Amino acid sequence: MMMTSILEVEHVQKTYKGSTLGIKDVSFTIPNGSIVGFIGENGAGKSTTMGTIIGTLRKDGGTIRIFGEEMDLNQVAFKEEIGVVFDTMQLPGDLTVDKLGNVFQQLYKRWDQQAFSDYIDFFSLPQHKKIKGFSRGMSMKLSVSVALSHHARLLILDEATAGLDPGGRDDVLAALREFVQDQKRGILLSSHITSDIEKIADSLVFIKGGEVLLEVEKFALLDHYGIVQCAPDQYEQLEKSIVVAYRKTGEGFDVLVSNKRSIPSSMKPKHVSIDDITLLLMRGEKG
Ligand SMILES: Nc1ncnc2c1ncn2[C@@H]1O[C@H](COP(=O)(O)OP(=O)(O)OP(=O)(O)O)[C@@H](O)[C@H]1O
Repeated sequence: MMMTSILEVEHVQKTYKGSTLGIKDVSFTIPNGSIVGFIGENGAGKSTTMGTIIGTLRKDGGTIRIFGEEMDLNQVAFKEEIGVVFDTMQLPGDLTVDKLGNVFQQLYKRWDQQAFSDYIDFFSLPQHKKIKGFSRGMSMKLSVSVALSHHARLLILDEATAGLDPGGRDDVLAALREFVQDQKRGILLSSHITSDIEKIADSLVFIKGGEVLLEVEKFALLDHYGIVQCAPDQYEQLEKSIVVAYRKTGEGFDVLVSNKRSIPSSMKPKHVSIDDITLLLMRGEKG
């Protein structure tokens, strides 16, 4: 059977002990060879979702299929095939990069020392400096190098470009793009830097209050979606099936529509960026 998805998340829920929060209903897919941008405000549920995928958190409900199979955390093979970068990642501080390779060689059956050395060169990281002396951006690049060097098929990156300078962000994005080139791998990337997501993602998943609001291919979002500013009577003329979200303004409504070509000609859609859409989805009401 031809496998078309690297990851399928279906109706996943997680409640933290003693709290009603966490995630309520999260579903989305990472198709082969694609990068999915995960967008949501602080506390929306991105890290919780990622924790249930990599198995650091136990989900309370729903299904997660990785490479077509239901995830079984007891299978070490799954762990080998998932590369992870979290912004609070701890690497052994007393080691230098050249020693770190030996450690990961023991940890990962498919550790690729050559690939790791190439990434260290590519990111211009020092070989002989103790890791605890690395800046935040350098540590991030090192974590990305590790995640890319054990032949994982799925990468989970939580804020992996945070703290990097623009050149460093571009280098990380280039390395990620190359990683999915063979169409057999996939990446889930959360970031508050929407310009990074706009540059690199093939599709986007928007999450708010622990629920997925919208899962959409980037080209469709930029080509077909639009934001229209309309007076209350114009709002009534809109076909409700294309209203994704709306927000009341002083004079009427800002409305995110899924097909800007099917709005009445008296209304002109604004040219939209992912930032505009994110703001309307996060701060507005669901259509
Ligand atoms: N360890 C925890 N115990 C209790 N509640 C938690 C815990 N971790 C997260 N939460 C709650 O779960 C919800 C989702 O949080 P999560 O960390 O997944 O959000 P996020 O989208 O990753 O946010 P950010 O952008 O700030 O990283 C929030 O309401 C948060 O308060």
